[in-house]
Amino acid sequence: MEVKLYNTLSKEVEVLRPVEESTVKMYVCGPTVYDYTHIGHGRTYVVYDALKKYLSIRGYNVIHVMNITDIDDKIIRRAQSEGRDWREVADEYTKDYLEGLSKLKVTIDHHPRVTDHIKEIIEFIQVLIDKGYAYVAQSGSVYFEVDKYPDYGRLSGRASKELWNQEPEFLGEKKKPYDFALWKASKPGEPYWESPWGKGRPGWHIECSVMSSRYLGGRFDIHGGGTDLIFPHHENERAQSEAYYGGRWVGIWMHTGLVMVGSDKMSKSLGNIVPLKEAFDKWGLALRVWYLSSHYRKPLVFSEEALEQSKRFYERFVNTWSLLTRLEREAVDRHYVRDEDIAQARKLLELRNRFHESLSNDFNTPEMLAAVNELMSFVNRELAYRPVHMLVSIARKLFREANAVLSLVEEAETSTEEEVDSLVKLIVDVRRELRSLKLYELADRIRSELMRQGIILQDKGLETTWIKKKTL
Ligand SMILES: Nc1ncnc2c1ncn2[C@@H]1O[C@H](COP(=O)(O)OP(=O)(O)OP(=O)(O)O)[C@@H](O)[C@H]1O
Ligand SMILES: [Zn+2]
Repeated sequence: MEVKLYNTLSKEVEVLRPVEESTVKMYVCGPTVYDYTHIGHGRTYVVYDALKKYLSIRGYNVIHVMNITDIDDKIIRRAQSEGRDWREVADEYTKDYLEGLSKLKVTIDHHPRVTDHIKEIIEFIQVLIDKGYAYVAQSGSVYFEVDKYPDYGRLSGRASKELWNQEPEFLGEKKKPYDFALWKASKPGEPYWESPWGKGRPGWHIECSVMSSRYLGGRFDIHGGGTDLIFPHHENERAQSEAYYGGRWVGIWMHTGLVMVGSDKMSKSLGNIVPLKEAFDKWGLALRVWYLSSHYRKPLVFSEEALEQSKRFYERFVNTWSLLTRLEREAVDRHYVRDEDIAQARKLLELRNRFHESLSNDFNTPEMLAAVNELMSFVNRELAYRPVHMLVSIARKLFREANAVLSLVEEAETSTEEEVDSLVKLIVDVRRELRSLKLYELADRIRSELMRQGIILQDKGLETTWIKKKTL
């Protein structure tokens, strides 16, 4: 089953063909650290994290790089308005960003920061000047000359030059209104670095071209970010990088749909954000489920109701996981399996196929979640009462794969529960005896006492299963 992903450049779903067969190199545009991480950012971070984790279980070695923009007009403005040093502002929000990632179980291999790569950025710009793609203006700012790169506009589907205008404040010294800054000459009082063109700082787009290629090479496999970045950011990154390397730079351009509040993008500038910290306190890892509950290319409208629903999925997942851990220890019929169980095994394998097919086909996570939901129903409604070893084993493997992508349970969390499980088993066995002796009152008392401890007993005929209900 080949992994296919939609490429914003070709507007088609394409087979992922990494430059190096078994390694996928992925760069995702990270935050400009001038404010708190919000749940919109979180979606973009989680989608690529889950994709990376899926590619890993498919046997790829994935290198996942996400940058930190720690120098930018927005950071400088914020620092000035608060009378603080810009580095202090950047450090504060970098910390918040990293904490957010760790809460959401997003694992990144490398977080390059712009201010650590000024030398490389200057060298890159110099090559663009030498190759005739960039020019130095009177102020000491350096611009990319868009007309020199004939493929400009293809990524964002902007065929007409009228749609290219950006950075109007530099209009006066640019050859064309749509040329964009690679290096910005500093104004008095602004932070700066020395360069061959005078004191200044890098433009936003150039940093991603330089840092992605430094860590992933001059041709890499996946470049991602939210759809808000297609133009101008990614269009510009592509232009300057292809000009530099003289050929195709990125295999697949991926873009995540935005988290919306009503019909507006959730964004710091619109003041409609839900900070990730707050949301995590309320919904925890259910946020991951919510992020993946709609296709990654579609917008995701913020809704408490949808988050509550994701929370129920999350709780069921955690509880089913712990149930499976117990069933694994109690499994029966190790040497002979009945025909009807073989039929069940086939169904489980079909579910596993659905799981992989949906994720391989443009990372269709809602379809994947539907398959996991069916699996959870099977475990709770069937397997719990008759834990046939072969079925438990197959279900467990599929559950592990699902958890590898969803990251909802830490494997280690469950092992400490073994002792409690054996005690509950003892009580359930005694209760079975009581029921067979028709001592129902006593049996019911045991059931309600256990329920108060969060252990729910469910009877089916004389058989009883239980689940430890965690409210998360
Ligand atoms: N509402 C959103 N939904 C999904 N992804 C988002 C959203 N806002 C930003 N992102 C993504 O998060 C990453 C970091 O964003 P960045 O810091 O550039 O946001 P920003 O544009 O400064 O934020 P804001 O729009 O809130 O001012 C980028 O990949 C961006 O595409
Ligand atoms: Zn970027």
